[in-house]
Amino acid sequence: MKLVRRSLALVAHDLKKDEMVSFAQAHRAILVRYDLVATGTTGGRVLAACPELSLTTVKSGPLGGDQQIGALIAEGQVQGLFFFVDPLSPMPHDVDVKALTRLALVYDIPMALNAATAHMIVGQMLD
Ligand SMILES: O=C(CO)COP(=O)(O)O
Repeated sequence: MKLVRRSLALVAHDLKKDEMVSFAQAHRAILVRYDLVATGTTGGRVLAACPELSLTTVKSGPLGGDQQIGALIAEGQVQGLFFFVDPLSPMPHDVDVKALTRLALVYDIPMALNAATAHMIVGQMLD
């Protein structure tokens, strides 16, 4: 039997990246059991803080990374989305942000849009 590890996506807007790094550090013992995919800058920050994680990066969000992660969700390759959204800054790629969250809804995967929700979800991932 082939065991396929489940995959989670990590994405954070610039003003939320420190929160994402703190989140990954706090839950590294759980996250290490998953294959992680992250947008470029977010992934670089998380890997620098938690080098033991199995983390692949795609392009930076504004350069198509959000769409790449959306495609992975549509293909059933990502089973959870942790997307720390900055609600106070205008984004040049706002349509990509909306498309990514929409696909997480379409495919009904767990989605945390802020740190508080992310901590609650990870708290349910202890088994
Ligand atoms: O812009 C983003 C999400 O919309 C995140 O992209 P980066 O992780 O490359 O900054």
